[in-house]
Amino acid sequence: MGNNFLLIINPGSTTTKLACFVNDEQILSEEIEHRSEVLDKFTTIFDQLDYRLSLIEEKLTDNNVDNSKFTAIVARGGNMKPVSGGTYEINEEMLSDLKIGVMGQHASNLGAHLAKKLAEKLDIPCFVVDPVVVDELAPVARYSGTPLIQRKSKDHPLNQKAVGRIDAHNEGGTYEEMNYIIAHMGGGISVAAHNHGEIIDVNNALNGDGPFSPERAGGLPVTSVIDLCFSGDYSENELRAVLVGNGGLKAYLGTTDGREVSKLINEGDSHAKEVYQAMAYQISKEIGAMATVLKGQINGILLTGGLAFDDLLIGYISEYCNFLADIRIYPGENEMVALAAGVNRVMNNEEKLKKYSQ
Ligand SMILES: Nc1ncnc2c1ncn2[C@@H]1O[C@H](COP(=O)(O)OP(=O)(O)O)[C@@H](O)[C@H]1O
Ligand SMILES: CCCC(=O)OP(=O)(O)O
Repeated sequence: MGNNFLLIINPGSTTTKLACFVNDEQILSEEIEHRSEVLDKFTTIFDQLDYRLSLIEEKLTDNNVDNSKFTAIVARGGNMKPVSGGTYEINEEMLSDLKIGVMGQHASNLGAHLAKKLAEKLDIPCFVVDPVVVDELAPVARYSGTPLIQRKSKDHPLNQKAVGRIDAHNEGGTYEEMNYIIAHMGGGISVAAHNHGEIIDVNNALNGDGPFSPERAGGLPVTSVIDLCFSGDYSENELRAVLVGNGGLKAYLGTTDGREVSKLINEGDSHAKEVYQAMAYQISKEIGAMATVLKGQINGILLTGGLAFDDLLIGYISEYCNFLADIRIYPGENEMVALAAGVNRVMNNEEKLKKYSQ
């Protein structure tokens, strides 16, 4: 069997990450950071497509990558219709659903489009793995309180499950044997209850649910939101940006960068400290909620994502949560490895490729 030479593309709200793999060996890893002032210039997420594409092509050129060697391109999957976990070939229906944003707008919607544009030039196949809309919610978790609104799963399943697998391995078991609370803390924050390998509840990280994050407001008092909607002071787009893009740390402190906030705190900024503590407090409350979802049967609380690099934030959360279960830290994310692994399983005939169509 020949080698799989894979280009992996992962657009997030604050970064575009790319990597090259030969089979399961990573040979290149690059992270392009997007400052919010730059992304703010684009009216829609989709308007960022050519900008992010040119940055990816530039990085490949800078690293002397011979693109003609790639055998497949793999991207983080976005807000298409809810699906079961697995690897999906990118097709026209998926591209169209992602462009419309049938389940919402998010940088991950660009992944399949970026992959397709590059794959077409090279005449190679392209895929997504475990997109953000993988849905394993328990029936009771779908209730919102009104039949008009159903709770939906939208989070970081790729990294959450990868971290669950790594921790289970470290603990001498399998992911499917464990119950975990996993908090992915990046530009968006999701806190999930993993019950024997299934995400049975999670805050919808993109649609006004759960803790506030570097760029999102999280759950808000809903009647106050209705008041804002009908105040006449804001357009629909302005209000959407209050929730996602310009909420959370960005709204309170003018930055989405956890490192900048930590620096402000270390320089003695008491307002920055209170805001950061408030974010930790909301993350901790969500962890507490997921502890009840798992009825207290918890093999570990796993903290991951870019913000998990920050000892200050980890310290605040640990103070609230360490009475619940052991807390273990997996800083950054394992999404690139998980994306490569998903496609390798399919290419090596260990798993069936899934077709996106509904
Ligand atoms: N060492 C660090 N200390 C504090 N925050 C960090 C650190 N490294 C990254 N971050 C923060 O993590 C967030 C990005 O996390 P990441 O998981 O890469 O998110 P995304 O995929 O949403 O872009 C940003 O707020 C970034 O500033
Ligand atoms: C759609 C939810 C996933 C998410 O919030 O990802 P980022 O943290 O990368 O923005």
